[in-house]
Amino acid sequence: MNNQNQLYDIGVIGLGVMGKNLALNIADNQYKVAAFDLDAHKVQDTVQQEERERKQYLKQITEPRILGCNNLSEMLSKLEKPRVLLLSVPAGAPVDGVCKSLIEAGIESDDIVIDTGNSLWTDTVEREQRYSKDFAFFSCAVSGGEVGARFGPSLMPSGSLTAWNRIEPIWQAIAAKVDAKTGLPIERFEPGNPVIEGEPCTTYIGPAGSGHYVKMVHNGIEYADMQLICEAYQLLHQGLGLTAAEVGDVFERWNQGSLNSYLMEISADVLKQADPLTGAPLVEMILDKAGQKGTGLWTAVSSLQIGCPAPTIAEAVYARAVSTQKSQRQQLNQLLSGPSESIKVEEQQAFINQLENALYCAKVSCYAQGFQLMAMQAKEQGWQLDFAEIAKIWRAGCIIRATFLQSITQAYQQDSELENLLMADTFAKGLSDKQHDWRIAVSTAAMGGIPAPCISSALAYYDSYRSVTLPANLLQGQRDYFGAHTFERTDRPAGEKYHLNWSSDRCLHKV
Ligand SMILES: NC(=O)C1=CN([C@@H]2O[C@H](COP(=O)(O)OP(=O)(O)OC[C@H]3O[C@@H](n4cnc5c(N)ncnc54)[C@H](OP(=O)(O)O)[C@@H]3O)[C@@H](O)[C@H]2O)C=CC1
Ligand SMILES: O=C(CO)[C@H](O)[C@H](O)COP(=O)(O)O
Repeated sequence: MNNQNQLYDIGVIGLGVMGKNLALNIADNQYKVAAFDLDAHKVQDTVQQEERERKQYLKQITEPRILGCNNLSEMLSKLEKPRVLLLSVPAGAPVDGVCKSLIEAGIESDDIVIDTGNSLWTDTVEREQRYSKDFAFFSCAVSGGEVGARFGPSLMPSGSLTAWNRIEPIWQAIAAKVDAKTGLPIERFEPGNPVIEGEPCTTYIGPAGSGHYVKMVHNGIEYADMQLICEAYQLLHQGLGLTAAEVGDVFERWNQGSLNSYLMEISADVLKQADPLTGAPLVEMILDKAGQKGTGLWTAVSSLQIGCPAPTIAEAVYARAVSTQKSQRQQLNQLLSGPSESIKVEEQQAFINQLENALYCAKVSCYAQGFQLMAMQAKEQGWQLDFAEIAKIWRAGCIIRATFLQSITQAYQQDSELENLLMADTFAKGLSDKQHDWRIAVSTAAMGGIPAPCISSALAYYDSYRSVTLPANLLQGQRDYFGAHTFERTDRPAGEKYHLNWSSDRCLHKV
């Protein structure tokens, strides 16, 4: 029988895809959960799922581990003080809506409210200030989707250290785990039997906003990584004429090597799935218009704002945008010509191998962009981000988990001040060895008229950073010509500005 006076360890507000699964994960780790959603059906559904799983997998436990609450006042009355509340509601206004309702319901100043949604990092910074008199606003970005939330996500907490110390044991328990020796995920997808061994994929990221910034960049990398795989699919399918299932086989093989990742694994699975309605490959029945909720866009905007190149992430956002303009693409298909025949390759298998190397290089390039962006923002904000730890907590649980995150971890362990991942020996050598294949992939795509914006922009990033001289000298000349914007000279100290009187005597002046 349920004990009416029992106090619960944590309240979960918002029982959608993520909230419900986080609640079940927390309950599996021996913490008692009080749960609430505006939609009473979702509360009921969560409580019923806990009951089903408990009866099936945990016969010795008779008491419900999740209490469904009818409102926030009831939830507050059922929680151990100081209270810990986890929000899993859509980013933006709903977060403030719940905070306001919690204040009305009587939340206290030493209670902790943790926003686990994909909030904009600057909103998080503001919220910590705004609610400081009412409660401790903490944030913890989560990655891993539905399954990750249920059986072990990657967690990126940031904000007050006092709050972190209070919740750390729960976070370590529910996070995904990695084998410390191999760096590989330890996975078990069994209700009632969570993974308790291994290194937890959570670490304190830094002051308010930093965790959401890191998650935002994680998602930017996710966008780029997904688009890279999609470009490889189009090259193999439309270019080489492989069927969807054959491309799935190629991806399965790639997933055994240096491209091993969750995204590669699920892409192979998607490509091999038949449509239950028609029997055709499902992927060919899915409309080619990509959705987005904003985190990739925020990453691209942030990179532009702070002047840190992340072209592959930006291209991935544009690729989603152009995909949505289907009718314009259909019209232009009738107007614009391209190559008369698609990809021409001497030997199919050789091209598949070259494309594998190209994808590896492009992937390293886009991770380099993401890590460089975090480093520049950290400098601007005065955050001490530990990139070895960030790479470590992305090795399992999150959507971009991949074996090569172990190499990124090691690169930052060897040099925590690494300015750019491309400077790490392992990546510099790998890319130098494979860059020729990357160029073949890009030129083959261009000659075949198949768009490969991310594979190409990643190569442009690589080539830009290995260029001692860029044509910015001419650009400075242009700026000085039309706007007297001045330029520095190669033979004079840095910072000395010059202007040429382009429209009159063409004399040079030191400004
Ligand atoms: N889905 C994913 O893979 C991931 C999502 N996220 C982020 O996690 C957050 C939650 O995502 P997700 O679970 O997918 O979203 P869902 O829309 O599935 O769930 C959100 C839930 O919050 C409820 N809700 C909204 N406002 C309130 C409120 N004021 N009080 C109580 N409940 C409320 C909604 O109820 P109702 O439907 O009735 O409005 C809904 O049940 C988002 O910020 C998302 O970006 C992060 C990582 C991965
Ligand atoms: O945060 C996530 C994974 O890490 C979410 O799945 C996110 O919603 C994905 O972004 P989008 O919907 O824009 O593709």
